[in-house]
Amino acid sequence: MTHDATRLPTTILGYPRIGPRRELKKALEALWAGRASVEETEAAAAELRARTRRRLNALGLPAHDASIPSASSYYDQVLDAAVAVGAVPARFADVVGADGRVDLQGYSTIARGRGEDAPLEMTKWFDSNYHYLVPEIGPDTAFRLADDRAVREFAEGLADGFLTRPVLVGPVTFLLLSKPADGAPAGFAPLSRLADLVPVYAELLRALAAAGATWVQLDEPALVSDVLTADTAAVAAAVRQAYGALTAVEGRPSLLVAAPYGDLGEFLPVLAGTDVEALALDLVRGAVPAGPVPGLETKAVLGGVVDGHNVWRADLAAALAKLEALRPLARSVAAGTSTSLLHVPHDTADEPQLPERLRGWLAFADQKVAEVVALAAALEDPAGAAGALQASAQARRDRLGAEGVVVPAVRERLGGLSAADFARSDYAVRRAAQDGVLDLPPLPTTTIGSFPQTAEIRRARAAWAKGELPDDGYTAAMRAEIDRVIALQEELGLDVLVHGEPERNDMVQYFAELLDGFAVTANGWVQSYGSRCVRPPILWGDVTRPAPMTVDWSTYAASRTAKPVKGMLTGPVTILAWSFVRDDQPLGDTARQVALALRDEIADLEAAGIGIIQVDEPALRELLPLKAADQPAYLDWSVGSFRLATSGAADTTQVHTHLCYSEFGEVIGAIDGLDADVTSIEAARSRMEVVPEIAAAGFARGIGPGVYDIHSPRVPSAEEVEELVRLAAASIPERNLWINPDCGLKTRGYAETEASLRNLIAATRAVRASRVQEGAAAH
Ligand code: MET
Ligand SMILES: [Zn+2]
Repeated sequence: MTHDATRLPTTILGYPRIGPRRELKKALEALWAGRASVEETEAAAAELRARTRRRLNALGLPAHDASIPSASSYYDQVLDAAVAVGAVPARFADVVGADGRVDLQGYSTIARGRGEDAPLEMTKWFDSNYHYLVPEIGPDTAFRLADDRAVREFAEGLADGFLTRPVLVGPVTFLLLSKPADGAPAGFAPLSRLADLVPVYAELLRALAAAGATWVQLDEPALVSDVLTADTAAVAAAVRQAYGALTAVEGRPSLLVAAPYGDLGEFLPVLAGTDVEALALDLVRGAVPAGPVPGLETKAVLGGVVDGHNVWRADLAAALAKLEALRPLARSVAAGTSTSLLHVPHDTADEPQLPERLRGWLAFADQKVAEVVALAAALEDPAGAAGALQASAQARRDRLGAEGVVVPAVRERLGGLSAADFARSDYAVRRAAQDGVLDLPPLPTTTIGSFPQTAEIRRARAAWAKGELPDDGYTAAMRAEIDRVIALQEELGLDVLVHGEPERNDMVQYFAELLDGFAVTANGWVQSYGSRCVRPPILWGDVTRPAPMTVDWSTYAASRTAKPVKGMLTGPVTILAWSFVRDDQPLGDTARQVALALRDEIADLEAAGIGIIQVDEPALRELLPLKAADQPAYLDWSVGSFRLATSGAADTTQVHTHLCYSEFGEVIGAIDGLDADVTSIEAARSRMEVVPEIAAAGFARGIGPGVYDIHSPRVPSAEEVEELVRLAAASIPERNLWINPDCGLKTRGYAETEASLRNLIAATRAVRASRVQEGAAAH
């Protein structure tokens, strides 16, 4: 087939990389555990790539026109780009081989760290639950083409009979997502290195062309976020500079610049004004331009009309209408996905246990490829595609009309809410009431909820789920673990205890399994970061709570101690963020339904005598819209749903919340708006960086900045913890300061957890003692 740069092939922006049965995860973890060699791991990954090519071809993407993306990664695409351009931080300089290359072991070391050498920082990729590694760029980073994996994998495809389309993170996004390397001068912006970086991309394009690539996709999602592109003029200049230089490369492949996750806004004319051949627009989050855009009429445009981010079957007629609306504005139009399909599981056929009717409403990655192929056919011949369009409309109608999607009682309850349902008494009143019933020492100590998940409890849970362990055996196993966790906390001397969450495989899935309106998958794994995968539940209908979900575990724990036991719930925003959520109503409405179920749970916990209840919202920041203009509305419904969940609590009930994943700066106002009595946050890794900010913002309720970094097995010494406590105490009045770890302990082992908590208690006692002395001296 001859290459035509004026027309894009039908395509998807990317495909799940971890494998239908998490083959890549297994291969990587075998390498890291020393059970497999680099060669064996690479062979397993190559086999998965070959399977993916065949699968996509079987689903209708042609083998010879660059339809099939070559977009694999051993860990993360941003790390791949960093390694490709030689941006290896100085602390890992030794992983670069004598030949200038970084092998899979070295690559893994940069991703995962080594002893005292911290890995690259990990942070959320746009508004998804995928995490990328943050490159570190300084004035002296020596860019060079250090890794040609993209070329090798393209050649591998070609040898296998497939002409694929290499996918790379684009140079502007790469620098906008990077952070200044240690030692960079104040005010240094990685974007200032663009002129040095672009020649490396140019060299890579030449190498890909030499290998036979016809199209190359450069992903520039940073351009849809006005948080990352605050300095519009500078970023626009960077886009012109980068793509001016790359399009001037002689003999290069045709370039497709993709802008997933939102609307390009003012960057659309900027990109349209460059000489790239094609643009991919996200028409799920973004819109078809209202009128002609100068330059766009010269481009082949991929209309991203199939949602790469959610699992519902597309409305093909509506999608086709968008593509038709785009036609007069572009040189040619092809059908595609809005984002990579990395965010959805592989195949609904892997979920035979789901009710057949529900399965018919869903489109996972493979179904989405088929939708894109159907749309491409419809663009050619609308009449011939009528059947597919009708089937998609029918599936949607079936979903919207199905029992459980609209539950009148839920709608009535929501309709009857008033402002009073979102507000508690003044904090001063609550504080006095709580101080009256809770006899807590100064600087109270607590944990965030989970304790280490031993192999034993995982086995018990799995056996129970398979029906191999009867209910009473399961309850006994969980209770035995609760006994152990309570006894340990008493022995350590913690003040507010937890039951340890042994019954939870996952803090969202646990609730999804117990609430009506949710379904859970068996194989619906989605990459979260590196080899880590999650299985997001599917929220398909109105949410109700058939029975209490946590009361038995919490009351059992409380019966084993005289100290207060904290009830433990996951908040509405986090439940939404970590699920696939229905798309037929505003997220705020769905969040309020979840909130009402939690509100009932809190009432039941209170009635059972639980006086402290924590509602975790670690994902509050994650759903923050990428456009500043959309943020107030989001914060309004997200904060509102938390308040709806918690404001039924009595004044004497102490409501805690917990947030992690840092970057609180943008949401401090919202954290305050949650109006929790006590808020624990992640702070140890940044050495309390955020604490003065929070204090300065006027936050005047209980706060527990984490003093123990639970992300590594390292045991902090009592002195270290004491230093952090004193740092926190410098900005937070003692009466409001709580002492706790950064997050739950479920990923840790018991030995390091015990030792760390012992040091945390010792540090707290030391600070308490010295403050008593200071107080006495002052009088
Ligand atoms: C990611 S936040 C986790 C909070 C939860 N309560 C836990 O301790 O595991
Ligand atoms: Zn956490």
